[in-house]
Amino acid sequence: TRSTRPQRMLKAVQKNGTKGNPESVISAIDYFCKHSEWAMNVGDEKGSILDSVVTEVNPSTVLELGTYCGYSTVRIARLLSPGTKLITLEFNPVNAAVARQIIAYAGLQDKVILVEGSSGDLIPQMKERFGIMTFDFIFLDHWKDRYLPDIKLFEECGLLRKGSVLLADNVICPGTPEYLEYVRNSPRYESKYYPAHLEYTKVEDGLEKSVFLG
Ligand SMILES: O=c1[nH]cnc2c(O)c(F)c(-c3ccc(F)cc3)c(-c3ccc(F)cc3)c12
Ligand SMILES: [Mg+2]
Repeated sequence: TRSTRPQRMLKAVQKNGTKGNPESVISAIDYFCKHSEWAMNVGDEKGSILDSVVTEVNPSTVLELGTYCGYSTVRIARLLSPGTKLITLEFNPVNAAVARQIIAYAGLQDKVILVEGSSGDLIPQMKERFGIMTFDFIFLDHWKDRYLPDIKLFEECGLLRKGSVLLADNVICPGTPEYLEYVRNSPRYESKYYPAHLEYTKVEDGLEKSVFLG
């Protein structure tokens, strides 16, 4: 059967990237998306904002919802302190298989735990399966209709602590209006919008950073 876009992206990383060099993997994916095929990685512009928030938080416990090809996984993992691991959840097994290879090509496999399944099923299992008390940093980049139910799940499961930072992609395009309304109007969050553009385009998009106040 015909290859998928993530599988073609992996080939481009193996051809144009340097094994063990995360920056070269990030650049190879951005080049592929700009010159070969658009793909829904967070991209370089929003990726730089992601980098700055991760660096500012310097998290010990990290969760990513939506691995896709592992682009943002590599961006985050390359910035983590030694010994810190990030957990990333991916629903699509074909994409998960590509992401594992891209993360390994970057040399970051020891900093990443990739779990296949749906966020709704896996979030309640975080404490028992991975010994997590609370998350310092969460990146939401899976499916717009899951942002609100999943943030409520984090609250119900006691996975947030005073100061936990949630960063959400695509809050303008395709848009997550119910999630935005919730985090911007809830007294339990301090929210801030970072304007940017849809990856590799001139279309308006942005990231919403929300700090849990306890
Ligand atoms: O679903 C997503 N998850 C995570 N990040 C995404 C992302 O960063 C995107 F840019 C898009 C996007 C936006 C505009 C567009 F035209 C195509 C795709 C999507 C997305 C939105 C609707 C779909 F039907 C399929 C994919 C996602
Ligand atoms: Mg996205």
